[in-house]
Amino acid sequence: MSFLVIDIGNTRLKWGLYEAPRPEAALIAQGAVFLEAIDRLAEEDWARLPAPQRMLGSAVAGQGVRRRTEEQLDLWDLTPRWVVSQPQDAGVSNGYEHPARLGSDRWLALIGARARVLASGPARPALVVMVGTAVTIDAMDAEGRFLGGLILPGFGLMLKALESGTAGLKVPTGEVREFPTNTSDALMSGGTYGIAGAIERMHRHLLRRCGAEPMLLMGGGAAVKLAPETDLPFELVDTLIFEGLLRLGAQEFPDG
Ligand SMILES: Nc1ncnc2c1ncn2[C@@H]1O[C@H](COP(=O)(O)OP(=O)(O)O)[C@@H](O)[C@H]1O
Ligand SMILES: CC(C)(COP(=O)(O)O)[C@@H](O)C(=O)NCCC(=O)O
Ligand SMILES: [K+]
Repeated sequence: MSFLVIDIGNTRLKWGLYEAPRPEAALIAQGAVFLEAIDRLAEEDWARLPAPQRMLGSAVAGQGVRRRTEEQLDLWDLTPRWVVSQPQDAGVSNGYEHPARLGSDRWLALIGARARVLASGPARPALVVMVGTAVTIDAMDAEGRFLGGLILPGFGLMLKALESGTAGLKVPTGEVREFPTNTSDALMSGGTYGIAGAIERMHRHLLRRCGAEPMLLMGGGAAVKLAPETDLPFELVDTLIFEGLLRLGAQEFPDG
């Protein structure tokens, strides 16, 4: 019973086709498209895929984008299901004041991270960093309680804000430098160290709260840009949200 997972962020739709809704299921195919290209999925990327029987997704990009995705899903005979963040599920409890308002992508990444923590040895806290359109830095204790997290603009949004709000910052992309000596490098370094600094700060908060070294997991389209500038030990995980979807899928579709 093959299982389609979809993660719609504010920049790209990522999808994966797994052989079953099971955490250990093999990946058959995967892809990513910018939101502008969603309307061609059925005739292009998905046209030659074996038909999935089940689907579970996360969509934080708004109703319109979700509807356009559902139109493409009409290609197959399946009922689209979209995750809403819960007060607790799959070994994670949600400390948000209004649990349903936590982005479903963040919730799924936490569920995926929790499984990785437990698979890696004794339970420990986790810091889950997703570097997409926005950057989220979410803290979870050793018992799987989501304590809270930060939201920052991602690289693209930071540069766009500076460009549109000033007269003198319309320049080509630069490099990360410890002591930038031109505008391009100053912008790129400012953004990178801004995010890296927020990660270090949250790591400190979590260490202080839990008294144990957190596992640091990083994912999202722009995580590779950040990786070289992160001094803390981390794991790059591209599939954290998919891993969360596989866990919830296994609960939702117990017989395949
Ligand atoms: N193929 C790509 N081309 C350009 N930028 C990319 C690409 N992939 C990722 N990015 C960068 O990653 C960010 C979006 O990452 P992504 O994980 O797709 O975000 P979201 O989950 O918000 O849709 C963009 O702001 C961009 O900086
Ligand atoms: C924070 C986000 C915008 C991140 O989106 P992304 O960068 O993946 O496109 C998304 O998770 C969201 O819309 N969250 C709802 C608000 C919240 O989590 O508090
Ligand atoms: K994100």
